[in-house]
Amino acid sequence: MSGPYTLISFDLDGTLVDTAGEIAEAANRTLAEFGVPRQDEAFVRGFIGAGTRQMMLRLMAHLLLRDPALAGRLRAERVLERLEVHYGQTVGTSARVYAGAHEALAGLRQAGLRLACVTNKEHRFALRVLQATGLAERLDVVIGGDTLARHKPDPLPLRQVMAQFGAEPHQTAHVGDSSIDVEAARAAGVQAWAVPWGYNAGQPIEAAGPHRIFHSLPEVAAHVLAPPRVAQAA
Ligand SMILES: O=C(O)COP(=O)(O)O
Ligand SMILES: [Mg+2]
Repeated sequence: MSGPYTLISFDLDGTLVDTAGEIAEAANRTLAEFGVPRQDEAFVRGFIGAGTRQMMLRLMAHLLLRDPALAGRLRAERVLERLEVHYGQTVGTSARVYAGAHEALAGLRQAGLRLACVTNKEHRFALRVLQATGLAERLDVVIGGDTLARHKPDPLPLRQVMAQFGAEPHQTAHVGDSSIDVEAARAAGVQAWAVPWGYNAGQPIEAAGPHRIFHSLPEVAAHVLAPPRVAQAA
């Protein structure tokens, strides 16, 4: 049985904050320097999930498949260097907090729960998004994709946060938008909760097999804070 919960971990991109616009903008400013035309945000969005560098490498791989002639221009190392510069300029500038995120986190914190952000975004960029949106102060810890030796879907980041706050797996849930989150949560033995409004490489999140799907973040808080149901005597 799971609960009562003491620790809730949240994914960042596609779960707490819509960051696809500013990630796509950084990718497009980078591509422009290499003479590659702008790509739609919806196309770039499908590559978000394993960190910003991975997003760019996956995007490049698709562009090269489409047009192998680009191989002479798109050198991975140089592209990633330029992405670092451009994302440094766009990160946190147009990120939008999903409806109800502030209220949900505030309610959970007020009830005494520990709150973590476990993201695959590089730590320095994750902090910029969280600070720009005012979410940083609502969280007890932020683990980025480059904070530890391994990142989601490996269970290490979730295990690290659980150890930090003395939470057992049955007292912990991780809320995310992608199969990477579901896999990490299941590998850590915690509740794998999902939201359907994120990225997940364009696939419906149901297919990832989460324990539960929530249709708003306040719904997550309400579920966590609901009084335990007393079993009816027969
Ligand atoms: O930045 C990414 O690619 C993924 O970040 P997330 O783990 O917060 O979804
Ligand atoms: Mg995500």
